[in-house]
Amino acid sequence: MDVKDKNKNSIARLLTYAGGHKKLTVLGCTLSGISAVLALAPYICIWFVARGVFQAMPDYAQAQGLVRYGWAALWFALGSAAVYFAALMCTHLAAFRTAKNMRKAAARHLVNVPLGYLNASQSGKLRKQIDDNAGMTEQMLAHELPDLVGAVITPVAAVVLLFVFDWRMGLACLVPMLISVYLLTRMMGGNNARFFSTYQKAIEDLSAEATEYVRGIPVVKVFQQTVYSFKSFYASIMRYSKLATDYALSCGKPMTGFTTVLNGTFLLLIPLGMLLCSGGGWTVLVDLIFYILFTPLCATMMMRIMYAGQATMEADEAVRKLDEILAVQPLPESGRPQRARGAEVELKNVTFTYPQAKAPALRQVSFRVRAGQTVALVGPSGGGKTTAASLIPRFWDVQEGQVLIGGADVRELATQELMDQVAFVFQDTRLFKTSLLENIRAARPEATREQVLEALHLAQCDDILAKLPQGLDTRIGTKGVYLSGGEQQRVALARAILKDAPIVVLDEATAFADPENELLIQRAFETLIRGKTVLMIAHRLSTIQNADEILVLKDGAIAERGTHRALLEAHGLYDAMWQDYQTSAQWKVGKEAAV
Ligand SMILES: Nc1ncnc2c1ncn2[C@@H]1O[C@H](COP(=O)(O)OP(=O)(O)OP(=O)(O)O)[C@@H](O)[C@H]1O
Repeated sequence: MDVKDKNKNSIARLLTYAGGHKKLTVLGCTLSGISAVLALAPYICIWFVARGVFQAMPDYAQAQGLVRYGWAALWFALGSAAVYFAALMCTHLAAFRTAKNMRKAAARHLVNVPLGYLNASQSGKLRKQIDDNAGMTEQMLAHELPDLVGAVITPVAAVVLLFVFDWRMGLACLVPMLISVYLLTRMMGGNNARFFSTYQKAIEDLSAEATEYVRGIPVVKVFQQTVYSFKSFYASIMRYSKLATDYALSCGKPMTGFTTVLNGTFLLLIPLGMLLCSGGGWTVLVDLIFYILFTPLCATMMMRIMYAGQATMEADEAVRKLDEILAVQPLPESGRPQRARGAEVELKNVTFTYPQAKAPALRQVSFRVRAGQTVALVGPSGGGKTTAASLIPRFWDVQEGQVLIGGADVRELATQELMDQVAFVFQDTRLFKTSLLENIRAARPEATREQVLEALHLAQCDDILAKLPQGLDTRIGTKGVYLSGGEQQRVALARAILKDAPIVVLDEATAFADPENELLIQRAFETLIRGKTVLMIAHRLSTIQNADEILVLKDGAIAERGTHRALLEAHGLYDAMWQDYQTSAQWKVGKEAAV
């Protein structure tokens, strides 16, 4: 669905996701309306019974058609229940399909949004946004919407019956209903209409803070910072609590009025009935019996309208959340895609600012990695290394300048072509909860088992394979099968080796690795980059001494560039980093020797 449909109300927007099942929803609502009308019939039958009894009074045996009306009341009640059941069947079927379509629309859209967006948004938040909201609409379409139709029919019928029986008593029923509608709009309108979105946001914050708190417990314990870490979690609990209390208080008076007025109809009806009976005889009494029976039904229907109103607010919020995802612009695809001629990578006068960031992360950056060469990116944290590397597989599009692969702008390459050209290995390796085989095959689905085994071997993963109970077919991440950070890195390298793309972009991170793993990862790196065009983010300067060029990125710009030797001779930033690195390496060796 298009975001341009935004102005439609939430139910109409939801129904655009229903596709062919929209008719089923309409049918369900119509049946629910019919069921509401049928549900009124037994009351009319009872009125006929009462009239028959009073007419025959005192010789009740003479009463006409009592049994017939009794049966008719029963059949109408059963018919109403059966039609309502059919209505719910229709709306449930349509609701499940609609929720499925909403999830599909979001998932389909996410495939086309910039990869950087997926990286930046927490996957948990996105899942909640898609899944919970689709679930919320299920309840709305399956139950509340058909009930709403039924609930609206009843007051309309009440207005009709007002004229059919006794208009004075009808009015006594109708006035409380009108007052309750007024109180309902007060509860659901104004600030309270905005409450739901604020309330949802407060719940999301609370859940994010709780997760953050639980995740931080080990660090907190080590540094004895319990009070500080609890502070922001506590603040979010208090925010939520204040919001919920304010809402409850603001609804207090109208809600009390709503319930009192609805249940207090008898206060009007019975004295009025008595008054009218004294002058009108038994026919007025029959009408009074009808209205006494009919009044609780009106109250139930008004309550249903209230719940449906609440569900509509939820549906509004669900549609708004989905819109947020659909509003993320997909990366434009070129209508006439070009092909990369060769494996050279070039950044030409690139300036890039992250969405919503104030300052650019890269400013006028230019460099070239010739086919088969290795270029290393080094520099202080926040200098722009990851940003520069992520522009090559088009995680984001640049605002100024160009990123070229084999002479073609990455924006002009078909996505498939770009993905075939580049393999990237970043620090936060993601392994799926599936077999090791499928995890590696994600890089090349048509690869044979032998090719996967070969890639694992080249990525120094033989020891990992040996310890897994079902070898290649072992599911990762379940039933105690967990891989350490260093092991996960090697599996990610096996993936990249299997992909065998001519360009490799990698973040040489060994942060998770113990010395043994570090050595294995280093060997796997060497296999991966042999004969490839490589852009490498280097954290340990020892690994890049032989790079064809080293770029020192600082504050989003290239501060220095050259070979290892030339940069040392220049005695600049790189030289200082190298001296620091040497000192820390010696300190580490010294410490190890002392143990
Ligand atoms: N998703 C993002 N949204 C907004 N700003 C970002 C995003 N990612 C990075 N930045 C900012 O862009 C700048 C460059 O960050 P980048 O991660 O590229 O640096 P880096 O040199 O790779 O750092 P490190 O060595 O710590 O990984 C930093 O100021 C950072 O705060």
